[in-house]
Amino acid sequence: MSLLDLAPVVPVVVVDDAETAVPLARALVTGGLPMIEITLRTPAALEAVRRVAAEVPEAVVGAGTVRTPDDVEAAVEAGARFLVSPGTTPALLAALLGSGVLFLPGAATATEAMTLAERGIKEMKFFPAEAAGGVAYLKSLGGPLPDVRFCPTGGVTPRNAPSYLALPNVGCVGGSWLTPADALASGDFGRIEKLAAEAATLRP
Ligand SMILES: O=C(O)C(=O)C[C@H](O)[C@H](O)COP(=O)(O)O
Repeated sequence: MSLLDLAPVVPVVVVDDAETAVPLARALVTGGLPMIEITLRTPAALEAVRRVAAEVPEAVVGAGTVRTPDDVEAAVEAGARFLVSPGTTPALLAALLGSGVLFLPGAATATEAMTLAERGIKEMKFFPAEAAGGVAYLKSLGGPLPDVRFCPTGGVTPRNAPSYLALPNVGCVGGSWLTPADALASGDFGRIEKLAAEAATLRP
């Protein structure tokens, strides 16, 4: 299975209250986006992963902001089916390779992408997508590295997502716009479902 081909958009979520995780994941799935990346940025994150893994089998739940081997171990133990990192260190890469689950390691330069490709990894997260150079930059990487595919994340919006998705070296994009903090705080899962439904049609 390729993580890049599961859905056009990977919702990147910051969960402050683990109670919201299950209805949130259901809203995303109902809207048409099966993947959910729960960032390990809050104390509630691992419990959120655990609940979605246990209660929403139709979702493909993963952990984001994975930075250390300890993060890898904790996320897999909680039930994460994939792991996403903002960048890649040798220690983190070793842990990801040993994790037994799918992963998208972060890369932002030709050297970083080539270093991962040397290890047989041809699918990665491009972060921070807009700040690092956006669509033009990724298009340029596609010349010398046509066999490497990316999930650009960071500054991706419904407006610029179609330009990324039109590139041959982009499989999907990631973004936090599907789960606005105020919608989560107020329990407005209908709004999240609608945002997911709009995003699900983004692939040209
Ligand atoms: O948490 C991580 O692992 C990251 O690498 C950062 C996230 O991918 C971005 O924060 C999402 O970017 P926005 O859609 O611009 O909010």
